Amino acid sequence: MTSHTQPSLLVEGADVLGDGAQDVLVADGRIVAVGAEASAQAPAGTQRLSADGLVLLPGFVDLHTHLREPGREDAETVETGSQAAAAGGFTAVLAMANTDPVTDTAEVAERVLDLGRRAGYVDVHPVGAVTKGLAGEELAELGLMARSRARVRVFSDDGRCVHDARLMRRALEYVRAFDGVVSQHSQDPRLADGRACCHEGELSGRLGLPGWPAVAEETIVARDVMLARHTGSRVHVAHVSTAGTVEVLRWAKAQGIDVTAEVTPHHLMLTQERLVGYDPTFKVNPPLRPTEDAEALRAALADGTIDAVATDHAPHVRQDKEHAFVDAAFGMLGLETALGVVSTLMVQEGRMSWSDVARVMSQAPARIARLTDQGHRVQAGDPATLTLVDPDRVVTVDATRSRSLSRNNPWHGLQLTGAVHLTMLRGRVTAREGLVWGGEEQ
Ligand SMILES: NC(=O)N[C@@H](CC(=O)O)C(=O)O
Ligand SMILES: [Zn+2]
Ligand SMILES: [Zn+2]
Repeated sequence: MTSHTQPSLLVEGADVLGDGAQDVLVADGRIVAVGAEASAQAPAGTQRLSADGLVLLPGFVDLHTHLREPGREDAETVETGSQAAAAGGFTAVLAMANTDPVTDTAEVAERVLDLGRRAGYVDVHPVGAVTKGLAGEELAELGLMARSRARVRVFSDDGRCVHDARLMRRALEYVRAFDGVVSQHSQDPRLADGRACCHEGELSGRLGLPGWPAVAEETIVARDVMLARHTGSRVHVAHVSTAGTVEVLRWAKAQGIDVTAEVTPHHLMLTQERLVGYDPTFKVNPPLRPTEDAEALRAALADGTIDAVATDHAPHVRQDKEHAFVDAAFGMLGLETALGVVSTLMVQEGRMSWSDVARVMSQAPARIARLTDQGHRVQAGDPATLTLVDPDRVVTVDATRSRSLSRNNPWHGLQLTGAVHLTMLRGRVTAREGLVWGGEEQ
């Protein structure tokens, strides 16, 4: 088999990046033409896909996915997580390093890369740990991971904060040599109760649960932007959750500091009131915050202070979630619902356009992770790595139909407007209305 067996495909009348209906011709895994030339250049035998009323975007890139393999294949595997990603319109995911073993060597990084290729639904880019074993004591083999086949550019101890300022400084200095970035789980462990499990405030007092104060996040972000300025390196703030963090980011960006940030769909849409029933499905780190924080996050995403949406898809098996609230595992699913949440909350409500969605779900995360091979513009010459969205389709989320192996889905029963219609990775359809297809490329 050669790679030339794929027939050409003409996507007809899609609203490209929300800028108006165009035809798009795809052949040999690439976009060949966009606009009037597309149908003119279509060879005999070209397949046609009517995309009337659909929006065509560059494939989504998730900067923050937990795939759980190696180590917790009962919660998720690279294959099942990749399927969920493709169904959600993603064509690339950054797989977090808090696996067992931890991705702190070139060998583990290459193993995750290869598992992703074998599954063939999305490009799986391993994130490298900042410190060995996520222990926060000694830097991991950052250079070896960067130079490995996995070409690691994003480093994170996610799940834990690199709280030692000296180590964080060294990590930032180190990754600059290969244009890497440190993605920080910003949370000063010294400013929170060891059993913290929700936002510290009036509600946590009423619920009798130990909480994290917003300032535990904000002081680390403030410190890290100053370290980024000092070292001239790039720092990325994972899952921003407070209005105060937004203020710090706005200031740092105005100073020209090389900082980027992501927000999760759940911190945009859900608030701490969900905890009133003590349902561990809503237990997540960082915690769901008050409404004023969620509103500040929405405004910051719309005005560019926050660069990207990232899911922090964090699957957990039932046995790890079904505990008293304080004992349950942190994290929630997010890959399959991210587009629906962003569409419902940001596009339907007039806060963002579809080209803004392309920016926050594809172009910005690709730039932050230095994934330069995908184009992300929907232009002739780019790889045909694309997502077709039906902006009007109303979906009621059904957790039982997820591709994920886990069921810790906070979106179950929610009605979302806007759904992924089709996902394409280098010309190959990987998902179509809930059905997914993998397969290694030839
Ligand atoms: N988000 C979570 O609540 N949990 C994540 C870790 C993390 O992102 O901090 C996990 O790995 O389960
Ligand atoms: Zn985290
Ligand atoms: Zn995470």
